[in-house]
Amino acid sequence: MDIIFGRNKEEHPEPIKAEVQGQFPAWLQGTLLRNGPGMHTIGDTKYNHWFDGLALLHSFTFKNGEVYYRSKYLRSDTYNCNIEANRIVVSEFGTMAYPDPCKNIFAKAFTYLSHTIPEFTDNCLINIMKTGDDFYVTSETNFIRKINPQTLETLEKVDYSKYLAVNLATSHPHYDSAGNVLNMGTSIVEKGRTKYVIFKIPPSVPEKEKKKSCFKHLEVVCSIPSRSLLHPSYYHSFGMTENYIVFVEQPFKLDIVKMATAYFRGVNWASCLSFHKDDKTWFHFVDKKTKKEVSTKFYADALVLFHHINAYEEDGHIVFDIIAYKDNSLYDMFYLRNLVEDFEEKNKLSSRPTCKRFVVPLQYDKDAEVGSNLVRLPSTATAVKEKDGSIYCQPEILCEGIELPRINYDYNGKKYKYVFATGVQWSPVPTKIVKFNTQTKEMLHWGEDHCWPSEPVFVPSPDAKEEDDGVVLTCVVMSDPKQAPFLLILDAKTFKELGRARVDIDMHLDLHGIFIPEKGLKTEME
Ligand SMILES: CC1=C(/C=C/C(C)=C/C=C/C(C)=C/C=O)C(C)(C)CCC1
Ligand SMILES: [Fe+2]
Repeated sequence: MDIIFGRNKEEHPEPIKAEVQGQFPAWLQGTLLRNGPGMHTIGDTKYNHWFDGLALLHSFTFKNGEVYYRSKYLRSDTYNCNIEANRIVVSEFGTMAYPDPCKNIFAKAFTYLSHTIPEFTDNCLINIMKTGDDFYVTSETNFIRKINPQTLETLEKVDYSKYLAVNLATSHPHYDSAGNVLNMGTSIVEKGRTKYVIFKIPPSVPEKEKKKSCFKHLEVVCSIPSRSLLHPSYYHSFGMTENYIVFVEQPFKLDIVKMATAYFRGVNWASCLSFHKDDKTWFHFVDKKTKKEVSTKFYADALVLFHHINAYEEDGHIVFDIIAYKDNSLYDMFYLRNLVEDFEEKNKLSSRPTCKRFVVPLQYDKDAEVGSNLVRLPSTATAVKEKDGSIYCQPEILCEGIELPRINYDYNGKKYKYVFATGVQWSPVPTKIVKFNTQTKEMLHWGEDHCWPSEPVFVPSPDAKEEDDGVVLTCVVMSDPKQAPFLLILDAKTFKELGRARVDIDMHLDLHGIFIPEKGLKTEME
């Protein structure tokens, strides 16, 4: 298994023509850009966790039925410092490192409770974000890096904390119909003021200010104080309906005192996260127009969530779908020591990913009796009025065993049917990709022996009328090293294979990606 998880991958910065089998639709012109960890050993040092690996970007470019592949390591400051020192000198999620004393750009970044937290990493290995015509790679710290989506070269480093009070920001932003980016971050640095900040980045800057960065025009939509000043919630994504931001304050929390002392104690950031199983999960809904939070207190039982799927409004309710767990065992499974031979047998999740639908009544009869269910939609989800006026929500279970969910993003914030996701059972590694109909609960699968597919990306066809008119792209790495990895294209309606493009290289397993239609790519001349 070391082959897939732990072994360093080579970069292939020059385009490699893939061997195409089957038919790629003529309208599919553009680039699938993906991100994930590719290097876990530097000199004699090795990262502990799969999420620590140095970011390796890769892309598949579709042009007139042909497919070209390339890959390149992100030249982050983290990458450069590590490579120069020939050892790990910058801390990541699961590995605390001690910097090179002579050359240290990762010296202390901020102090809290009179202790020091070293500057966070800019190894942005999780996702890709679009602002206007520009593309950035993202992680969960205050840094993002601009990249050239064609050559995969690394460009400027952006520090969110220069523009707003956040030390962490999600790697899963949303986009509204005007092209604004909406994202959330946490401010842990101001003593006594731990808060979550929702912010908006415009796609372009006013004409007279050309060349100035869109980050200078960033706007705070709303700040939500953390329920606990020393234990803000950890979150990997959030939801967005037409009018509201949906934020789940889960009892999987960061411990700020532990973070402030981690460096001296020689422990990693991951050990500063803990699941408080007896706490509640609080829901927050922020009206994007008024920038105010809905004042009713909505809560649910303790859960752990990484990915929101979609959220929408219906008849005075907010409906939102997430993939939830009963505990935080998922992050523990990705320690490289657990991803060894036979890990599928030995390293089982103690809680299966469950697709849950919460239905939250925003408008309800204020005179309703205590104990009554306020949900007026046909769903088994409930929202029960409590004595103190708060509302206790229990979900409808839509299905089990799916992760890395994607939708047709034209339906984000709207009532929708389809989730495209990877199929996972008790192991963290996907063996299938699935199409799930949230209304009929039907599920279609694609899977083959030795195949480990990645997060499926839906691309709508140019004349799409229905939600699933288009294709699904996924990158398949092989657990059998004798077989070459490939890009798979499925008809999104039938889930039947249209074709595959094989690239005979050692490809890395990745995390997330986006499809950039050809018209969205600036030409080299611009
Ligand atoms: C470096 C760093 C962090 C990194 C978190 C990462 C890298 C999370 C990756 C999550 C993924 C890949 C989830 C997939 O579902 C924290 C804990 C935010 C806090 C402090 C510094
Ligand atoms: Fe994610």
